[in-house]
Amino acid sequence: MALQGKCAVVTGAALGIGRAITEILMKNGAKVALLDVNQAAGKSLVEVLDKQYGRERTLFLNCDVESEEQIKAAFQKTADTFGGIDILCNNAGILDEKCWERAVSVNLMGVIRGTYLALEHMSKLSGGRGGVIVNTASLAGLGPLPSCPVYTATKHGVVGFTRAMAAASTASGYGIRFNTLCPGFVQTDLYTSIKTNLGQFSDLADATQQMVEQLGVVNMSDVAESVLEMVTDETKNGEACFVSPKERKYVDFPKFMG
Ligand SMILES: NC(=O)C1=CN([C@@H]2O[C@H](COP(=O)(O)OP(=O)(O)OC[C@H]3O[C@@H](n4cnc5c(N)ncnc54)[C@H](O)[C@@H]3O)[C@@H](O)[C@H]2O)C=CC1
Ligand SMILES: CCCCCC(=O)/C=C/C=C\C=C\C=C\[C@@H](O)[C@@H](O)CCCC(=O)O
Repeated sequence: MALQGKCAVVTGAALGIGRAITEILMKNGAKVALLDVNQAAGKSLVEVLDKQYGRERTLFLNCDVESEEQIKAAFQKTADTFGGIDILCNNAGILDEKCWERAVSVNLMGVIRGTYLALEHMSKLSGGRGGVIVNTASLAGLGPLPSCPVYTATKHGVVGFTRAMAAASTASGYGIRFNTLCPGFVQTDLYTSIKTNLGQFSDLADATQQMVEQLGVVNMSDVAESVLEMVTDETKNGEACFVSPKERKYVDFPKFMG
């Protein structure tokens, strides 16, 4: 299997897209450390996965990506348990236009924090064996969602940060590929709670619903398959994969130099 012997870390792994990422990585042979703040959901998922794949393939760690200390400890525990880290999926994210500082802290700062701590384990410049990091942004990382400007900002930040890290890795020789996942609407708890989290932009809830009707809802399996491709295809570095109900395509970003 493509990921036999590989060790992965997935944040926000207990539910939704993170669960789908975890499952497809395990289906393809990887061991997975599931990091999440939802202990009940995380432990319940691990029970299911242990029955399917055996007890030595998973590790659930209660970890808040807003905490440097907790991520650092979780990565170390993963490396100690599985013998290293080859794959990181910075997936944890929230929608909250009311407590927008928390959205920035989780969605953008959490991705940066996880990436930088993973470098200590994965980069060939620090004795690591290289690997791949896939950061979960959104279609809102490629174009604005008027009903959630801060969420949009965090996702644009994730796209830009990830592309810059891909270029830095190539230039400096980290031996790590960096790619971004940009799905449209996906049926998850976050999606279900959109209307309650728009704050001062709640008047735009109907307009957002119209976007859902225009764009449609993406199949979770298509989201997971796009992550698997960005993890396994060694040619993919600095890519942003747009996933809609109709298609999966890599964004052709404008070039401004040369
Ligand atoms: N559902 C959608 O329509 C789309 C979601 N996304 C992104 O996908 C990612 C996953 O979202 P969903 O699966 O939809 O959400 P979800 O709410 O279903 O699952 C998110 C998971 O992350 C965990 N989490 C939240 N804050 C955390 C923190 N501080 N530390 C650790 N874990 C934390 C939650 O406990 C939960 O298990 C997010 O980054 C989201 O922005 C992107 C595009 C579309
Ligand atoms: C409303 C919060 C949703 C939170 C979950 C999530 O991330 C969902 C994102 C789904 C769709 C995002 C669409 C963004 C569209 C913009 O790019 C818009 O400007 C597109 C304009 C149409 C075009 O073809 O350019």
